[in-house]
Amino acid sequence: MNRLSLTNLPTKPAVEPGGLSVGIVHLGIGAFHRAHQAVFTERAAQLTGDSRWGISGVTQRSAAVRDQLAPQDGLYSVLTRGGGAASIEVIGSVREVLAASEDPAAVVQRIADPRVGVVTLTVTEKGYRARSGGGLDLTDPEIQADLTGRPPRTVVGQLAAGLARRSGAPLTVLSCDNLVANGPYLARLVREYAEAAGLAGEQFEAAAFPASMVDRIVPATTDADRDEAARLLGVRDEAVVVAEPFIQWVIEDAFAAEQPAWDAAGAVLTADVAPWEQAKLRMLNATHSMLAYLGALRGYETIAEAVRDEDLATAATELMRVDVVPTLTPPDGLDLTAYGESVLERFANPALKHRTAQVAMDGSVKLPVRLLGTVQDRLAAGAEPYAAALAVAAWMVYVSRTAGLDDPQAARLQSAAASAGGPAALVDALLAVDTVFAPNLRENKTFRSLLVDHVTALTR
Ligand SMILES: NC(=O)c1ccc[n+]([C@@H]2O[C@H](COP(=O)([O-])OP(=O)(O)OC[C@H]3O[C@@H](n4cnc5c(N)ncnc54)[C@H](O)[C@@H]3O)[C@@H](O)[C@H]2O)c1
Ligand SMILES: O=P(O)(O)OC[C@@H](O)[C@@H](O)[C@H](O)[C@H](O)CO
Repeated sequence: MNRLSLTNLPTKPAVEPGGLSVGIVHLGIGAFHRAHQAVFTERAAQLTGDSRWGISGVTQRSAAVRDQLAPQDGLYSVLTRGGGAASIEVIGSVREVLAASEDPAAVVQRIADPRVGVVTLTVTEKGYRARSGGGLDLTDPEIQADLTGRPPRTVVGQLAAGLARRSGAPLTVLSCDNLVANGPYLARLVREYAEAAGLAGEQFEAAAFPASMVDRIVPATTDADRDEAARLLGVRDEAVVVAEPFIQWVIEDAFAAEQPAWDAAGAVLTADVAPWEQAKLRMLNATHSMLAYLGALRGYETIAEAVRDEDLATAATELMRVDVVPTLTPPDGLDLTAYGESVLERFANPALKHRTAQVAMDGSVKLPVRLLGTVQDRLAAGAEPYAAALAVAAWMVYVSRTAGLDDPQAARLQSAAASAGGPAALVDALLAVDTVFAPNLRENKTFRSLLVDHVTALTR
């Protein structure tokens, strides 16, 4: 079967790929970017006819996505799976793919290109190389290596080096990762890196780092997904991504200069992203993680299977209703009860096959973002965060039972867990991990006692 390319196009993208110039650099061109920001960008170009916002995608570690997209002239498809028949759309906005591991200097050069107005990022929580609680981890070996002056391999190093070499219009740097206040969080990292590297200049002062909340469930693509895309397209697409129908993007309206008309494409521009972001991270992402850990412990392969287990659905509902909702100030127009119900309905989409193991990975950096803020707020209010503690306890048991744990701190976590005999010892060993738990949580007796009760029940 032929491979998708400009000469083997079963359906035309909404934009003319050859007519687009590169105006966006995307760091971390994984599955999510291709099903989210690239789709908004495509729709914005279609609606406005503005051809300045083609995307230069950067693969950070493995060059696999570059190898999938390059023979396809950057074209790929989004396979949308909802309740009815799947639909498929070819996207033409990605105009080049750079592999940072092979040519790091090219990435810096692209960021410095005066025609580039926006850098977007989806590099996972660990890709920021931050200390727990925020700020650059200057002990990180890759950060240290970048600071010696090599062409930078870290995302923060790439941004600082690119900013230092820019002239012309100021740059907007837009994090699209699931982090608390992702814009200011990244701005601080870049500032601290620039200080450590002795980089300065007006481009640093003028750059903007708006916060954003992103939402669309995009599981890792499987071979079965590629086969289905081939059946639907009549050509082979090695870079297809699978997504649910739901798509949402809320962006702080604080750009440094011009930006694509993402608002025309359905993105919400607002002065304050925080209420949207907090609701999403604490409700959707927290219950996602809870279902991943509890689901994996019960042997479920996918989130859809886990949420169909009545006990787990009840636990997720209780987490949102009892622990999370009292900590939130909802954005105007968002009914939190209805939102919680819609989240569980989305998780139950059987066509998505989002693996519990995928959502469970990197727990040490996800827990503080998704669950521990809720725990802190509930304890401060004098309440017992029973359901949130259950999610944390499930992570602890998962850590202790999972061979080959996929986590940036796997070695430390698993050696702590291995030395623990019994539930209380496991809780104490993992609570002591100071890169995950803040001192007040490590010392909180109520939290510890809830964790011991839950771990005891989960390991019975
Ligand atoms: N997939 C989703 O449903 C979804 C939804 C909302 C937000 N997100 C955000 O997008 C991120 C990426 O998700 P995805 O589905 O594209 O995952 P993915 O595995 O397909 O891609 C991850 C990307 O991050 C890069 N990366 C990973 N570790 C890195 C590191 N240590 N340093 C630099 N770069 C690194 C990889 O090179 C890759 O480009 C998530 O972590 C999350 O913050 C994802
Ligand atoms: O992508 P991760 O690994 O950071 O988190 C897994 C999921 O919880 C997450 O991707 C959700 O699917 C997403 O946040 C929905 O918008």
